[in-house]
Amino acid sequence: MARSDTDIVIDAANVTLTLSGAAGPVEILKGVDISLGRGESVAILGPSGSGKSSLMAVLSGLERATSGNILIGGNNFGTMSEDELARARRGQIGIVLQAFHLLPTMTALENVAVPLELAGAANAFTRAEAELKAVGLGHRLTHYPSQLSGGEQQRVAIARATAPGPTLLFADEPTGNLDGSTGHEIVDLLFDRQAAQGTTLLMVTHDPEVAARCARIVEMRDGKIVSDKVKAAA
Ligand SMILES: Nc1ncnc2c1ncn2[C@@H]1O[C@H](COP(=O)(O)OP(=O)(O)OP(=O)(O)O)[C@@H](O)[C@H]1O
Repeated sequence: MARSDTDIVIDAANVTLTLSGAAGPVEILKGVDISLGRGESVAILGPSGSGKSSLMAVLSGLERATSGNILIGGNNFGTMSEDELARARRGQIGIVLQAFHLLPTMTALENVAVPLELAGAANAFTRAEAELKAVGLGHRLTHYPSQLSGGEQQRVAIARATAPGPTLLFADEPTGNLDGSTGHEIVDLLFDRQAAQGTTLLMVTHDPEVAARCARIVEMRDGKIVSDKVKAAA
């Protein structure tokens, strides 16, 4: 079935990223085109240094693209200033990274609730508590990050990312700092939250088994997409 425009949540065209390195400018993304549909799960695979994290950073608005268009919910992330990007990201985009990036002086509950409150959400603490329960941490609300295991910290990071009900959930090597079985639980949880919220999930991974659980696999090499395959329905 053809996808209608309203089913597309991110449409990126001819995206480039050039950063200045010690020996001059380094072309990191060399004209990437990608569009993602509502509710899709997409894995990005590729060798180290191929530009996977950089692509995720520009698509999620963490980094400004050097050129190109990135259309998300009526905004062009490709042409916005850093401040505009930060505002546009809020509520619309959830990001989970390899390092959990929790604030050490805040409890699990505060780590989830405070960003919601800053974004102007009503009932931030009630919503944060519900989201922490949904990731299996209802019994750890008042623990600080240093009192939580790595897997528990990543669960808090997932709750923080999903609490605003984002359209897009980005995960960059979300299991990179975890042991095998904890990593599996975290991947299960990402798919669980994606299904519960109808979110589009874009995940960078080195793990072919994790990638195989996504409905679509995108492969990068040397700053470009070299393969983009949707799995046949089972
Ligand atoms: N701030 C920067 N300045 C210059 N070069 C950079 C910068 N950040 C990344 N790069 C380079 O851009 C290229 C792509 O990096 P990126 O982290 O996106 O790759 P990756 O595919 O995610 O790699 P990995 O799997 O190792 O995480 C690499 O060659 C990297 O050295």
